[in-house]
Amino acid sequence: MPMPPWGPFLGNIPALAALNKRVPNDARQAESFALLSSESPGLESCFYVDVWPFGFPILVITSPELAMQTCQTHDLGKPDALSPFIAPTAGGSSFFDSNGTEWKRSRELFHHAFSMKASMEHVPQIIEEAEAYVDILREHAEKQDIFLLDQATCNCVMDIVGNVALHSQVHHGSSHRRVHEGKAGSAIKAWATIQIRLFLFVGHDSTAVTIVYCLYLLSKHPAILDKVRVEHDKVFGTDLASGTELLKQRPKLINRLLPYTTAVVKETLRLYPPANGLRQGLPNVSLRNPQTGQTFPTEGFAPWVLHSGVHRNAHHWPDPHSFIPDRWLAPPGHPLHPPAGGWRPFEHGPRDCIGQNIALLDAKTTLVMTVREFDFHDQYAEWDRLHPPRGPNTMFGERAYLIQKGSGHPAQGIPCKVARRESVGDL
Ligand code: HEM
Repeated sequence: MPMPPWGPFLGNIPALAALNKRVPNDARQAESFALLSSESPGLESCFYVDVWPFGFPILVITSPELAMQTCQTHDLGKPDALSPFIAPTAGGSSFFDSNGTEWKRSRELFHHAFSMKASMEHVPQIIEEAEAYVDILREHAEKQDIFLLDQATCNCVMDIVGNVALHSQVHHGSSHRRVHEGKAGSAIKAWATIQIRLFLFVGHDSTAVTIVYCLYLLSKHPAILDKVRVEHDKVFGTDLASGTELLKQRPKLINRLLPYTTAVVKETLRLYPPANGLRQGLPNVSLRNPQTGQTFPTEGFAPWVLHSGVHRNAHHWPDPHSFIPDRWLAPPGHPLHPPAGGWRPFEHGPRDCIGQNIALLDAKTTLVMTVREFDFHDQYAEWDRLHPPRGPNTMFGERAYLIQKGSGHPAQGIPCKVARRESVGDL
């Protein structure tokens, strides 16, 4: 069984405690497991973790093949251990943590509200909210102050995802008007409220964090930023105000004509995936490494598909820690072409993310409306001068490593300054 060093009394606890000393003390557990997998021969595809009594036994998965088997080949549900994390915020059992017919019924009910066609209807709303975000950035540019990019972005995306959630409730409500009356009606309302809270809980953070990391990574890679700006100028013209009008009139441009921007968002989600995939193992289900033929029983373990681990696996991705959007434009057969099943920020299979269309539309629209007007400059150096670190403060060589706060968030929220570009003029 592949696992970190193990002892009969404390299981893997001492080995993991030693690992945690080598990473920032607030780093997300998923990131330290991804690091462990990347530097430990024998643990590069998967490994078992036993931290009883502090947690349930897990099978950590870091290879595309085993991830595909876990979420796409086998019919594994969500583990009971998930509920205590989700239910208190959602206000009860939601379709994120339920299984069987209860989950299936909910998924079918919301399916249409999150289709690409329905998601496109939200673009005017997304543009409106992005305009409010731009106003906030302009105020910071005016004041030249240091602010937390994560917090500023999360506040705006809360509105967008909140509106999407309410809209999906309207769809649901109108097709079930009759059952909304009487006792059954109030039960349905209570159920719908839980699902809406769930959308807000799982949707708004991860979408905001994706936008934040896109802006951050672009600020660190000026040549890539230039290419994004050129693409936006080509599609929307160089006048920002009329570009926004064009976007309002032809929202489909977001999906049709921005291949490089799409590549940037995908590459950002590869390096900084805000979520992971968690399943419950079953007695008759084992995973199999296709290269070695070795099998891994899942009974008694929760298979945890570690997105950072799969996305940064050097056996499948060339130069895995570098930001290279061009991977997403490389044709099959090219060394940079992404490996099958290697990119899974939204997971795949029946339990994949129902909100992924909205999330991608939101991220791309926000980039179109911000990257040509603003230059972002992170202020980590100043932050570290004021708060000298007591231990390691980078992961994979990166200061804005992921910490756990609901979904993954950037360390210290990315202290940042923003400036309006001189070429933009007064808008
Ligand atoms: C960049 C943004 C997002 C990321 C990275 C993300 C990621 C994920 C992942 C990885 C899962 C599967 C979890 C698992 O397999 O255990 C998931 C499920 C889910 N997501 Fe998202 N998500 C995002 C945005 C959203 C949005 C905007 C919404 C709703 C408005 C949403 C609603 C959901 C729901 C309801 C599920 C459960 C689906 C089911 O079990 O059938 N997500 N998400």
